[in-house]
Amino acid sequence: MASSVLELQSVSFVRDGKTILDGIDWTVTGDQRWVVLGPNGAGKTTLLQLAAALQHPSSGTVSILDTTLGRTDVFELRPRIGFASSALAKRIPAEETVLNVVLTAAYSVTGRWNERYEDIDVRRAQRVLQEWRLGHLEQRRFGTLSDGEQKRVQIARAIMTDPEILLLDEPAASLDLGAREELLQLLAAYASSDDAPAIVMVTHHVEEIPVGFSHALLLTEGRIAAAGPVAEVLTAERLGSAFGLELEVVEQAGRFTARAAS
Ligand SMILES: Nc1ncnc2c1ncn2[C@@H]1O[C@H](COP(=O)(O)OP(=O)(O)OP(=O)(O)O)[C@@H](O)[C@H]1O
Repeated sequence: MASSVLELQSVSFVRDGKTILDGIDWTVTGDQRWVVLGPNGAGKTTLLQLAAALQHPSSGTVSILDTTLGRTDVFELRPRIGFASSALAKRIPAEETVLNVVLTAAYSVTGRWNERYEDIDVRRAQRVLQEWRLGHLEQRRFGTLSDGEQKRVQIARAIMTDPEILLLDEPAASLDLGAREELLQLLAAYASSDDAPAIVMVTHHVEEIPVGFSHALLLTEGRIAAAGPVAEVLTAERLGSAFGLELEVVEQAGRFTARAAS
C-alpha cells in the first residue's frame, strides 16, 4: 500500500465559538483520488484549507507529507502542495499573462514582480499549459479568459511545482456543460497517469466527479458521514441521508448522476 500523504487524527476546527469540523479521522495515500461532498456549510472548504496547511486545527493532529502542522515550517511545506480554489484565483492579477500565472507558482506567489526564472521553469510551464490545452493562450491576459480557461489555468498553476498532493476546491463550479466536460476529461486523464500525485477534490455535485476517482468522503455538519471507496460511499442511501432527501443515484462508465427520487 502507498504511504499516507495526509492524515487527520481527531481533528476539530472551531471559529468564533462555532465547531466547524469535529472529530475528523481521515487518511489519504499517494495512490488515491478523493472527492469530498456535502451540503453547503458542511465544512468542506475548511477541511481543504487544513490539508493545504492554510489553517491549523483547534485540536487533533494534521500530518501532511510526513510533517505535522504546528511542528513544521509551513512556508517550506506549501510548495509541495498544489492548491486551486476560486478564492485563490481572485488574487491573480487580471492583467497577468497566462504563462506568468503558471510560472509564478514556482515561487508560490500570485504576481510576477521581479523574480528571475530559469529557462527550465519556462519550459515546464509551457509543457503544463500544453497538457491543459492552454498552449495557444500563454500570452493572453488572465482576466480575458473564459471561466473554463481560467479554471484550467488555476489547475495548471497548482501542478506547476510537481506537487505531492493536489487539492482542488470546486474546480468545475460555474462552468457550462462543454467546459465542465472538457475539464473532467483532462482531470480524469491526469488522475490516471502513473506520476500523478494524490488528489482531493471538493465538489457539490456527483456529476462533477471525474472518471477514475477512487474514494469519497461525505461531510455533514462538520463530521464524516461516510468515507471509503466511491462505490461504497456514493449510494442513494448515504447521499440521500447526507443531503436530507430521497435520491436516485446512477453510476455509468465511471460517472455519477443523482436526482430526487420520484
Ligand atoms: N472564520 C470563520 N468564522 C466563523 N465561521 C466560519 C468561518 N469560516 C467558515 N465558517 C463557517 O463554517 C461553516 C463551514 O464552512 P465551509 O466553507 O468550510 O463549508 P463548505 O462545506 O465548504 O460550504 P459550501 O458548500 O457552502 O462552500 C459555515 O457555516 C461557515 O459559515
